[in-house]
Amino acid sequence: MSRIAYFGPQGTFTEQAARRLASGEELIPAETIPAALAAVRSGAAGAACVPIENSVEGAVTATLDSLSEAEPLVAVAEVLLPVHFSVLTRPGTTEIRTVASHPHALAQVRHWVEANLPGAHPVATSSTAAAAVAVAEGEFDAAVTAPVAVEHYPLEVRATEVADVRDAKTRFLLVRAPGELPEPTGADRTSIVAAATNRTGALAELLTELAVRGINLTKLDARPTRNNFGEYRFFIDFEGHVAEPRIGDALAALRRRCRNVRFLGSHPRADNGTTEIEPGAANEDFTDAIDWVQSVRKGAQA
Ligand SMILES: O=C(O)C(=O)C[C@]1(C(=O)O)C=C[C@@H](O)C=C1
Repeated sequence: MSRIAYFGPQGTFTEQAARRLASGEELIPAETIPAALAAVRSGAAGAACVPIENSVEGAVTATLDSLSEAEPLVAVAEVLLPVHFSVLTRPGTTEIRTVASHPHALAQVRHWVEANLPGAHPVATSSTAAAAVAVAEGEFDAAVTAPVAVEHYPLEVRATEVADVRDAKTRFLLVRAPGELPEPTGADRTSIVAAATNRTGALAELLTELAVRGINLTKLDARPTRNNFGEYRFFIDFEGHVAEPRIGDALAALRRRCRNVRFLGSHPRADNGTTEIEPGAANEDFTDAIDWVQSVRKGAQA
């Protein structure tokens, strides 16, 4: 049986996402996002489940950085989970001086903590469940966790449904080594990362290749390359699947403009988004145009 490594330990939001994405595979926790992805690169796991973006805090930068380094991996599926938190303490705790959690979680409950635990000091841990472990071991007083965490650790619930922003969501990816791609569904997302050179208009040129083909962006993030100050990698998500002629045409153009482009996957979207195609940008328009050029070359028509 194949295994899915997930950003753990047990009781993280990512474990819940991995359960949704698994179909009978064994789930194995990894302590960090790079470790979950390394398990796929080394063959210790067939896939990894990692968070990629949160509707309040934005990109999960550890995932972006790990996907752009080392051996290429591709996303084959995604899931969107609603995010609200529970606050857990050791039974009998009377005074809360420290509140621990993943930085993304702390950022999503900042106002709640200020209003309900005045004076409590926020402390970052590697994940929400790692905060629960640390509280159980007496290191901190309270943990901000996924609701399921209380089932795994000897803690008691002090508050539920905690969130500064209602209806917050996090998107998670299931990532594998490059291989067979999921079939296109008509509502897909394609992701790439490109290290554009540091010159006028380089990013604009990449984005223009998508815009002129009527391809809608769903996300754009920049991360430093870490080599030279001021040099960035651009993570670009857009609607469509690499199997579609219009997306293939756009990817070929991106590759022409930028040798340093990495394909990060094409897979069905979890947000039920429909893809609006502008006139002249449908797949048939692309195949029809190629057929026309072929026939012009053969002298069949002008
Ligand atoms: O720590 C966890 O439970 C995670 O799965 C990570 C993570 C994140 O990276 O944003 C996932 C969802 C929440 O937004 C808070 C933390």
